[in-house]
Amino acid sequence: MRDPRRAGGAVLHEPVRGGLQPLRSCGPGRPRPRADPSAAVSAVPLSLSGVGFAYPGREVLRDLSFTVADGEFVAVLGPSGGGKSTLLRLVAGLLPRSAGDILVKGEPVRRPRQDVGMVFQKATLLPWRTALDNVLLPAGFRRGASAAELERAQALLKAVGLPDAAGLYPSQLSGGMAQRVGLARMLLHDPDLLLLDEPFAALDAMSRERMALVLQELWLARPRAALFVTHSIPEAVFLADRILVLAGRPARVLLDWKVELPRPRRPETMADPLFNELALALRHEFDKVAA
Ligand SMILES: Nc1ncnc2c1ncn2[C@@H]1O[C@H](COP(=O)(O)OP(=O)(O)OP(=O)(O)O)[C@@H](O)[C@H]1O
Repeated sequence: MRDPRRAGGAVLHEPVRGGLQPLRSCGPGRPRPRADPSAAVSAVPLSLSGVGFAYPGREVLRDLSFTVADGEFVAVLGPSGGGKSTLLRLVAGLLPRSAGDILVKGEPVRRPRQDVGMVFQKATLLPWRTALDNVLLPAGFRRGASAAELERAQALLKAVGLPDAAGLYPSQLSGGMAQRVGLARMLLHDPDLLLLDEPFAALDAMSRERMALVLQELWLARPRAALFVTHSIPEAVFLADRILVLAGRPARVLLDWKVELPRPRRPETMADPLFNELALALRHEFDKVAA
């Protein structure tokens, strides 16, 4: 076996082990040296420093420190029950952290914010509301929405490939269609940080691949910071600029890898030897640290 750090020629960068993972080297939105350090902090969409969390009687996360730069798509892999959803809920302001600091654009996270969009494993659509109204939920449905929000919701339904679904109810949508509505809703207020918690986990393999392409297209239309939880190594490699592996009990960031496959990534990318070599190398490293 070749050195996994060399997988894909220059594609894969050195894995980093053992906890704190400062953001390093390249990527579309990596932090650049700035004269004013406080300006640098406030410009970073997401920054975690020494973050820990415990449910009553169970420490789940310890000492997580990493940043996500503007325009950087970061996937989070980890064993089941390892704390990935907990991490996203902390960043979303849905849970209070037990230790450390979480800053979104330089501000401590205390509650959910309009400039942070989130999508969950289940689409969490309101069954008695139409697809359009579900997209408009953050605006108070159609009644509360401004003309601009209504127009944006309709444009987003088109963008996710549902131009004719505005009047359909969730019971009339397939799982993939429901997740598309969830993505549209996440983008309603054009958030600067996306939090995606296994959004395609409940879909069949083909729908999952299609959704990865839809998500990439939406993200490429305006690259922004994203934290994407998945159990799928190929999905992580396909979508991400960078992959964090969260493992251990309590969980820490044990690997921090960069993926520099060119974009846009296409279905053929998955047949590319570089893609496969990268996924395989990550699998080997994952099995070592997450055993
Ligand atoms: N509300 C809760 N109260 C107590 N323990 C919880 C609660 N929610 C989650 N846990 C526990 O915390 C740990 C981490 O859960 P979490 O859902 O964050 O993991 P995960 O990595 O997202 O798992 P999966 O990949 O299976 O979705 C698990 O052991 C889980 O049982």
